[in-house]
Formats: sequence, structure tokens, C-alpha cells
Amino acid sequence: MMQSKAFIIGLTGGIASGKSTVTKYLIGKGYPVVDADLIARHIVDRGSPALAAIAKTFGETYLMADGSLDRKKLGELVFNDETARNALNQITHDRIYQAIWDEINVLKTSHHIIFADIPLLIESGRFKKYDEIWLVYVPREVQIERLMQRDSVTEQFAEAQLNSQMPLDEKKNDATRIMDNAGDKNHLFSQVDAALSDILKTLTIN
Ligand SMILES: CC(C)(COP(=O)(O)OP(=O)(O)OC[C@H]1O[C@@H](n2cnc3c(N)ncnc32)[C@H](O)[C@@H]1O)[C@@H](O)C(=O)NCCC(=O)NCCS
Ligand SMILES: Nc1ncnc2c1ncn2[C@@H]1O[C@H](COP(=O)(O)OP(=O)(O)OP(=O)(O)O)[C@@H](O)[C@H]1O
Repeated sequence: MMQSKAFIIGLTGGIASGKSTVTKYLIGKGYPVVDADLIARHIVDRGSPALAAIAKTFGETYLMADGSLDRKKLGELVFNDETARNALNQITHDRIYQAIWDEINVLKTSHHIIFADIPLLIESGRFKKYDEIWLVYVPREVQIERLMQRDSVTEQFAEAQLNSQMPLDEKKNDATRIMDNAGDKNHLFSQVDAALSDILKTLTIN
């Protein structure tokens, strides 16, 4: 019999390490996945308090003509400037982590296992309340290569983005399971399947 308490898994990694690839696979299997990047976009919607705070802190020049956030311009600033990045995180992170947990609470009423894809979960220090942390890991050079290819950015910008995050080797210390994504996608999916069957076995016993 399944337990009544939901089992919450934080799915993390670094930029372009393969979290969305795992997310799509999990959704295909019917699991709910809360998407922190999507939530991060919603909380800075046009007219939101967070967007007003961004305009006040960084200037109206970070808004597009229609009043929405100029994401490319703000990205170029914060991925190259730690003080600016900290200021942006100060405005956004409490709102993002609150909204993630609100979504989890809603899903808890109808699901036994819930995933949340959160790139900065370990940096945030807010991972203790998750039952497990899954780290989608790749060596740094593979991460840079995939990032440059996917986003068509220069090596210099890709390096700046990686340097804005904790190195994946360090994140290993706080991970319950490490999914190695240096191989092909099937290799990644087989590790996900093994973890799922392990968890399902444990939940069925208890
Ligand atoms: C800087 C912004 C405007 C750039 O927007 P853009 O559309 O170019 O990128 P997107 O939001 O899709 O993020 C891409 C990736 O960048 C990384 N990233 C985003 N913000 C940060 C940050 N503050 N520090 C380190 N890495 C970050 C994440 O790995 C994320 O998956 C945007 O990322 C943002 O508002 N960031 C602050 C909110 C945040 O921390 N988001 C991460 C989710 S918890
Ligand atoms: N095993 C793999 N082999 C080859 N390419 C891969 C593999 N896994 C992922 N990719 C590719 O690498 C890129 C990054 O993967 P993905 O978008 O899943 O990462 P992510 O961690 O979700 O990134 P972000 O947080 O930046 O959105 C994508 O273009 C994806 O198709």
C-alpha cells in the first residue's frame, strides 16, 4: 500500500546539465513536476511587485517598451556581476521558493510522488525539506559545450553563467542520488528508472 504522505523530490543540477530532459521523461511517465524556471518567469510578469522592484533597483532601461522584463539585458548584467546577481536574488528568491512550495502543497492532495525542478536548490540552502535530492550531473566541459550549442552563446558567456552557480562537483555533497548525464539520453533515463523503482519499492513496503 502507498503511504498517505507525499514523497517530494528536488531535481537539481546546473545550467544545461539535463534537468529539463529528466523532467520531460518524468512527465511522460505521469509524474507531476513543478518548474522553478517557469515560476521565476511568472513572478516577474508585467505589473508584478517583483518587476517593479527590479525596475527600481536596476533602472527602467531593463524593461521592454511594453513594460515586460528585458531578460536578455538583465541576464547579461547578472551573470557577469555578483553584486547585481545578489540584488536580483534578494528580490526574486523568497517569492520563487514560496510559490514552489504552494504548488507542491496543491499537488500533495492528489499525488504520492512529486518532483520540483529547481536549478539553484542547493545554493539556496532550502533543500532540507525535500525527501530526496537528485542531481543531474555532467563534467564542466560537457556542460559548457551543451550550453553553447543549445543557447547559441559564446564560450565566455557560458563560462560566466557557470561561474554564477555552485560547481556540480560541490553539489554532489548534498545529493541523495547522482544521475550521470555525460552519456546518451538513454543512459540518463535508465538511471532515472532505477531510482524510481527503488523509491516505489520503499514506499510500498512502508
Ligand atoms: C537573469 C534572468 C532575467 C535571465 O533570464 P533568461 O530568460 O535569459 O534565463 P532563464 O530564466 O531561462 O534561466 C536560465 C538558467 O540560468 C540560471 N540562472 C537563472 N538565474 C540565476 C541566478 N540568479 N543565479 C545563477 N544562475 C541563474 C538557471 O540555471 C536557469 O535555469 C532570469 O534567469 C532571472 O530572472 N533570474 C532570477 C531568478 C532565478 O534565480 N531563477 C532561477 C530559478 S530558481
Ligand atoms: N545525454 C545527452 N546527450 C546529448 N545532449 C543532451 C543530453 N542531455 C541533455 N542534452 C541536451 O543538452 C541541452 C541541455 O539539457 P536540458 O535543457 O535538459 O538542461 P537543463 O538542466 O534543463 O538546463 P536549464 O536549467 O538551463 O534549462 C539540451 O539541448 C539537451 O537536448
